[in-house]
Amino acid sequence: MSLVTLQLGQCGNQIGGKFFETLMNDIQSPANNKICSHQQNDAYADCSRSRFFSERSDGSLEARAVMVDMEQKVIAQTLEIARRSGSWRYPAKRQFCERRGSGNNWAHGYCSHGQHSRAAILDMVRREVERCDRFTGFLLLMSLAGGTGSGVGACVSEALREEYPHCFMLNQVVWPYSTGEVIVQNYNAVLTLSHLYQASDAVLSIDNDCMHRICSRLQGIKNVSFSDMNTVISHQLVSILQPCFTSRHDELIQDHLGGLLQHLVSQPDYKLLSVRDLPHMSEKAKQYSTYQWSGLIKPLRQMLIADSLLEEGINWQMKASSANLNKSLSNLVILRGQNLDLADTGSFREPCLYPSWLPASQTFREWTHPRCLHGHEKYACLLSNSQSPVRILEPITQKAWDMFASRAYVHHYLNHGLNEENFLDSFAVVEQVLQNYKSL
Ligand SMILES: Nc1nc2c(ncn2[C@@H]2O[C@H](COP(=O)(O)OP(=O)(O)OP(=O)(O)O)[C@@H](O)[C@H]2O)c(=O)[nH]1
Repeated sequence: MSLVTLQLGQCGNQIGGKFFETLMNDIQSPANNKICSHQQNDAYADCSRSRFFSERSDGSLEARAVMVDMEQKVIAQTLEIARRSGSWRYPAKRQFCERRGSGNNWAHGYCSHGQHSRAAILDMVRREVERCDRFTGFLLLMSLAGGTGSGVGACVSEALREEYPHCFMLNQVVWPYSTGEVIVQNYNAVLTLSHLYQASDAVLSIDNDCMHRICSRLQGIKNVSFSDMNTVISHQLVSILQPCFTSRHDELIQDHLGGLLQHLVSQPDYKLLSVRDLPHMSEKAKQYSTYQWSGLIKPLRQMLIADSLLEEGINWQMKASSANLNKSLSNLVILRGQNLDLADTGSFREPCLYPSWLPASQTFREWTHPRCLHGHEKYACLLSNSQSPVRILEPITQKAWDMFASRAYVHHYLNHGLNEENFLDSFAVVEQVLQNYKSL
């Protein structure tokens, strides 16, 4: 079953380019261990190819993607990087550009650019959907802080929900640095999230601060660039979305996105997902490293309960019985690599990790594949619907309220057609989300 990806704004396009490059590298890499049979390997590659790429009559592969930005530069660069790879490219006529960006103004993106460009973008999406034999849903990549990814992204998400009411929709959003690059980033984040919460099935949050720390501290990169961070983000996305089995020797899950969302978002009031993965290390260190599954699963669980997105500096004192643990609604562990029979994920099933009102059968799933990923002999990824995003969302909402109380920069938004009522509605939605998660 196929997914159509929408790359929105600078961040969405840059992450999208890296995501498809990582997918293609994975598809083309050899199975790399004796446990994954030729048959399993071929089935994996075929499934991934048809999920993310369409094959042209000359055998070349095109990403099932629509690219949207209000400036041409980043789209042109992303197209060129793909073309130079020689192994895949973006389809022609699936690029929507204007002449001016949204100036980090959500209202400019949502009310002006979004409304003007909506029909043309939907038309490109429809053409891409029609090329899928079995279409299952959308993956949208965007940041929360700018004006295009966030504003146009929110508008397009709503339009997609209207046009495709029954398809699955996952929005991957990038939180801005907490130090703040964009003065109005907190407004933009609150406005976007409130809209996505109604349109999307789930919002997968990626924290730029955390990505930066993974690159600098765990991978030893000195001057961390967006490209380095996007490599980490695409590794996570690929590990979440590449084919796997529900149990160790089953058939590949066909409706992967549907299965993932149905498990993780069983309660419509709780849609915020976060991801943790292990191991992280420099390319050089990979070849000298070997792991036991317990050496990945134990820290991953501790990262979950102690609410850390990094292995470094985890609070090992936090117990599952602690009152202030990071509560989950649901968790999905995806294990990739050899000796899966030795992997024991039972500790994720402990009832105290979840609210007592939730049936135990809804809380935890394990998916696996014996194929190595990203050059690791064993690799574990945890996708959670937990209280984790509250840690980022709460201060952002507070800062946005403080600015709104003095009406700082609000006129920039009103000039593009937003009104104060719209702000208040968004605050109300986000406050409710925070309240729901905090009371788990
Ligand atoms: N991880 C990551 N973050 C990025 C990247 N590019 C921009 N960002 C973040 O995205 C936010 C800014 O959003 P952009 O995507 O650049 O803006 P835009 O959506 O194109 O909107 P306008 O510039 O207003 O047209 C900031 O928080 C940046 O830190 C990227 O390639 N990777």
